Amino acid sequence: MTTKTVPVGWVQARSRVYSAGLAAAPPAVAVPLGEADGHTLAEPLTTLTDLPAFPTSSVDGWAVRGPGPWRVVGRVLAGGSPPPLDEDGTTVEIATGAMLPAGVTAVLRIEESTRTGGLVIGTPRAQPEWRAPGEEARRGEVLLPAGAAVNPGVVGLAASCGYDTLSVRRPPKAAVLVFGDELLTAGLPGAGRVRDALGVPVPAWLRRFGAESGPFVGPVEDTLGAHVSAIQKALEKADLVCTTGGTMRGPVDHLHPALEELGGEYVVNSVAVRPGFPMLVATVPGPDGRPRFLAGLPGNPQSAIVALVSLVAPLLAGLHGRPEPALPQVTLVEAVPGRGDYTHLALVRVDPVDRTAHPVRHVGSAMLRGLAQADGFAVIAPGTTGEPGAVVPFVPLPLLNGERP
Ligand SMILES: Nc1nc2c(c(=O)[nH]1)N[C@H]1C(S)=C(S)[C@@H](COP(=O)(O)OP(=O)(O)OC[C@H]3O[C@@H](n4cnc5c(N)ncnc54)[C@H](O)[C@@H]3O)O[C@H]1N2
Ligand code: MOO
Repeated sequence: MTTKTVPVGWVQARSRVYSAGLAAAPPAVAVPLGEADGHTLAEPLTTLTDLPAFPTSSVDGWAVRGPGPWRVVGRVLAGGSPPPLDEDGTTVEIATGAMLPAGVTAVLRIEESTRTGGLVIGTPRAQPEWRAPGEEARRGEVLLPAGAAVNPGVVGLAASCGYDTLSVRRPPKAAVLVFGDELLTAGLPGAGRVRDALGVPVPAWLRRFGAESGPFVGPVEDTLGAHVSAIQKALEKADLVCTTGGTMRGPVDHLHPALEELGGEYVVNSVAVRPGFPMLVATVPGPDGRPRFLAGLPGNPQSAIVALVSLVAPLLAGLHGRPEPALPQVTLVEAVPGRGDYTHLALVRVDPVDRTAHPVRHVGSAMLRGLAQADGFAVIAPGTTGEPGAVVPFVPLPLLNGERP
């Protein structure tokens, strides 16, 4: 494997890892609708029937034929398949969602009708009070493209179209390894030891990006042998192994030598971005020939999260078989410094109404205070400074509405 470490441009690095992920996306499988949430459509979603499949009343009332008054001859409830209404001057009581009998000329709302004995009078509204077959979609119409993420809305649509199973790609499986003998997993930091601030959150962030991830493993002992066997074991079950720390070439930074020993190939080996430039993505051959991925997240905690949003998010989009993530834009309200030839990812809070970006404080690469209060990162392009009023790309943290403190 090459060990050349010329940093790749941030934009180029993202599209390179996305393409590598897409090329290695797992094959399509059919899964029951109840298991499809979080998967990705492997084929376009086309409706298997007209929607609705038959004419349905949109109100509770009277399905009438011809001019009134109408003689009541029956009742149709939702779920039934009614006989035709053959005679003018007749009506059947009808429920919302019930199939309209053939021959019906209007539906009269119950609250706009008067029934006296077996006769109904009233004036139906001018616009039809039923849903025509194919009004929402025609049989065979493409409703969503291949590559669309399956969410609960999509599952509901697929059910209404008549699907029992969907052809999907499963979510990528991820594993997390934490490196660093200096890390404590409980208690107060001190005497040279710091708390591991990545092992718990990184799997949680990965799940936010749609990957399946179990709890982290580690801290893995700072020896080359321990690194190689931990990576090998993690790769047995994962499409992607994220490691934290050891991306540089310090005395106990074993990631690069471990990759070499495992026959890894760099997709990206360091990125021209601050913070987080030693981030990397490599492929490692999998047992079935489909490549597995390793993402090396730098040890500085904020830098690790920058690597997640910069490289792991597009890699996972590729592995899902989804489109390359497009970045929204924000407007800077304050000056944000550039980082020379490097892209600067600057932590900001974003006003949800006017999309203005407000820099937060405590943003050193070893700090998490700023990150915990931010929505994501404003992107300051190489060779530029973020001037107030500038519209720049924004890399969101995968937060749900209302989650930002
Ligand atoms: N000679 C140079 N040294 C460093 C450079 C450089 O250019 N030349 N770059 C610095 C930058 S930038 C980064 S980022 C780090 C990346 O280092 P590693 O990925 O090798 O990470 P470590 O050395 O293992 O740790 C760095 C730092 O982060 C702390 N750490 C590690 N893991 C965790 C964790 N899970 N939770 C909390 N904190 C963690 C670790 O204690 C160190 O303080 O390299 C710089 N050095
Ligand atoms: O680039 Mo390093 O990530 O500043 O800490």
